[in-house]
Amino acid sequence: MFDPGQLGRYGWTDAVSARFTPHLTDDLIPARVTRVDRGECDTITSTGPIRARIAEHYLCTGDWVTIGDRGGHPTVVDLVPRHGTIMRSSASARSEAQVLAANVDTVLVVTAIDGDVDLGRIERMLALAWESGATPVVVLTKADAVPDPALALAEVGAVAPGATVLAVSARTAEGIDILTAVLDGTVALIGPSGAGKSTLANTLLGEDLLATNDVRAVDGKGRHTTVHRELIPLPSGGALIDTPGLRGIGLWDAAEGIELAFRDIEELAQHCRFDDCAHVAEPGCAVLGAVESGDLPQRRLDSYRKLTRENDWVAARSDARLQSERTRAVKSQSRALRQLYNNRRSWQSR
Ligand SMILES: Nc1nc2c(ncn2[C@@H]2O[C@H](COP(=O)(O)OP(=O)(O)OP(=O)(O)O)[C@@H](O)[C@H]2O)c(=O)[nH]1
Ligand SMILES: [Zn+2]
Repeated sequence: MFDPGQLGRYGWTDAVSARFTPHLTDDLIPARVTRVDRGECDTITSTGPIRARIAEHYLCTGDWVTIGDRGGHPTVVDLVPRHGTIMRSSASARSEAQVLAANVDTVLVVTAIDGDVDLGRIERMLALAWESGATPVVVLTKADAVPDPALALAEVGAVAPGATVLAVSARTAEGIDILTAVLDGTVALIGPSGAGKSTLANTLLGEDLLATNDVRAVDGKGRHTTVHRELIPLPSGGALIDTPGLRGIGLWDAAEGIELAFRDIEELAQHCRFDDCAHVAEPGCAVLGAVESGDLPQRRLDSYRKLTRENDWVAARSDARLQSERTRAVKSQSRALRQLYNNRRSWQSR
């Protein structure tokens, strides 16, 4: 039996162990990438950190890899297939370099509760989060700054079907225990500037680690160098990923993420008279019917259309390689959702 040792604090689970099995031989050790530089990466192994050469893979923080001795140098040998990948939107850049974080289990969609809560932005971030294959949790921060968070919680809950929505305060610690309880595995935060992401991360980490997210390490020449860590253990278990560019990501090809984020509209669409209904002016359109009856806010339909249009534009320009990076997890989630609709449809037509 492999003893995960220090890896236990960096997201090692039975499921990860199972994914490693086909890649492990006696001369290879399992590791998790904590930071990638050109040609080399920092990893954590069961016995501690190892700096390894990257021979042929395009790696990112969060990747699970095996390391072997190649010509006297620790070298990444295998990349374990990813689950939960957050990617950068870009039409033209090399797609291999677009994965921002790998093997993410929970995406915290962070928004400040004081001031205007931008529902459209939350919907967009939720589509991205669902697309990653991870489980989104919407976190409304600065709960101490409003008299009653219940109103905003209800409003945001209505645009986040299938996701947990919580109000928290880093200042009073309100809601932090509940958030900690729902966190699972490897956690990433996304949200606009000023939303309170760093403050929340430090609260979850239990110390001001992010501001001083640098550790002293001895390099090969015996000198101390500063290492910026991007994967940090959480005291409650699991680990936090904080890589550059992750926090303010834009929309990439997220067709399935949009489906999951707008499952209420997708479900209504099952009842449209025409299978290819565009929900614009078609007779018997259940989506427009729901807007008319007040069940579906016009704003949400507009937001859905806008994201779908934008996504079609991005998708048309992203290449096949990026498509293949899209995780199986999200595909099976949206397949399950479609299956559910189909079942309902057949029950209803009975
Ligand atoms: N009242 C209150 N203020 C908070 C809370 N959390 C964060 N803030 C304040 O909100 C501001 C922004 O917080 P940050 O944590 O820096 O926000 P961020 O999302 O990391 O911002 P960027 O680094 O620009 O992406 C700071 O002035 C914090 O002090 C909270 O729970 N209550
Ligand atoms: Zn329709």
